[in-house]
Amino acid sequence: MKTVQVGLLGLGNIGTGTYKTLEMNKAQIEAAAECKIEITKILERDVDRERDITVRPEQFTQDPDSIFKDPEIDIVIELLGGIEPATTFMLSAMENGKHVVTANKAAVAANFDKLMNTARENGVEFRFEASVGGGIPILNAITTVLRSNQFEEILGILNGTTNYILTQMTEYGLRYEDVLKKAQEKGFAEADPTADVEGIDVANKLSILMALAFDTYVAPEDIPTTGITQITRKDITSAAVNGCKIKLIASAKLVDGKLEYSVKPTQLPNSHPLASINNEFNAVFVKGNAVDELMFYGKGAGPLPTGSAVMGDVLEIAKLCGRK
Ligand SMILES: NC(=O)C1=CN([C@@H]2O[C@H](COP(=O)(O)OP(=O)(O)OC[C@H]3O[C@@H](n4cnc5c(N)ncnc54)[C@H](OP(=O)(O)O)[C@@H]3O)[C@@H](O)[C@H]2O)C=CC1
Ligand SMILES: N[C@@H](CC=O)C(=O)O
Repeated sequence: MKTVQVGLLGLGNIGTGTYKTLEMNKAQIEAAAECKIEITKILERDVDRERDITVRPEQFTQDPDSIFKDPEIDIVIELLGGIEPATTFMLSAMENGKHVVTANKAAVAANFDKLMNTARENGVEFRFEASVGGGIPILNAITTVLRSNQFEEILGILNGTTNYILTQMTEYGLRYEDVLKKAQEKGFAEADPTADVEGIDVANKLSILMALAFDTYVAPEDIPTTGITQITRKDITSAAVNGCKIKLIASAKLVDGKLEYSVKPTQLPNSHPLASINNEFNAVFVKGNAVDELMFYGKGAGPLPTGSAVMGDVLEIAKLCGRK
């Protein structure tokens, strides 16, 4: 059986969750991919951090080119976070004939066309399922089995950190600052949580969803965006008195043929399906002109749910590599 070799950029929260997913389910993943899959090189600054996975010292490198220029490596997984150097690294990997998998919504949303075109020009796969909705296979669904639809609306809770914060403030009356700290400890939040709480992370995800579902690229900074930093316990209590919950909602809708979109905290009646989505769970409502209404639900953040999506992309590409 062929061995597909993988280079991993970043062994933080999600890098470790991805590595662990492969360790936990290796036999099953390799049987499905019909090849062996080995993470042979890892770009990471901190090689001594306690990680609860088995990594050999010789797997670590500080030189990204030793991954991009290694003829044995088929797939590069980018899990560094941030727009740069992540984008440059992904482009370099593609230009060196490597397939690329990432969870990095900031980089994908900022450079969508460039990354897609470079992958096409170099005949490599570029997959980013984990960039939207963590473990929820929403991108796969809208680009494969739902592709026969014209999409009319996408509405969702797309950020685990802010949904966790709002849930804990609503259900237990906890303080914003304390809950944000817990979300960071649990590995839900971005390295700089400003992107989460200001709604920027959701705007990145909505930008990716719109590019794929509506074939319309809107830069994240052009999406009207409000985060949750101004939401107080008083706002939450007032909403509760009116039988409502406050949720950070991403919305994209075709109105008279024109795409309208926004990210903002929204009061939803308790009976609304999205009002019952709690903690780090995400949910995406999709309406297509043939399929009608669909709901996708699952963990939108955290090392293993996200690792599941990353490894799913790797598995699909490895299947193709294994056949060559
Ligand atoms: N957290 C989550 O639930 C989810 C995260 N994502 C995305 O996954 C990606 C990774 O996130 P996460 O794992 O939480 O982030 P972390 O900050 O935990 O991990 C990134 C790792 O990469 C290392 N790193 C960064 N830049 C370099 C570099 N130039 N050279 C070598 N090592 C580097 C960091 O080292 P150091 O610590 O020294 O900077 C760190 O160990 C992000 O794009 C994020 O948006 C997607 C879905 C869910
Ligand atoms: N920080 C993000 C991680 C997943 O995309 C979130 O909280 O949803």
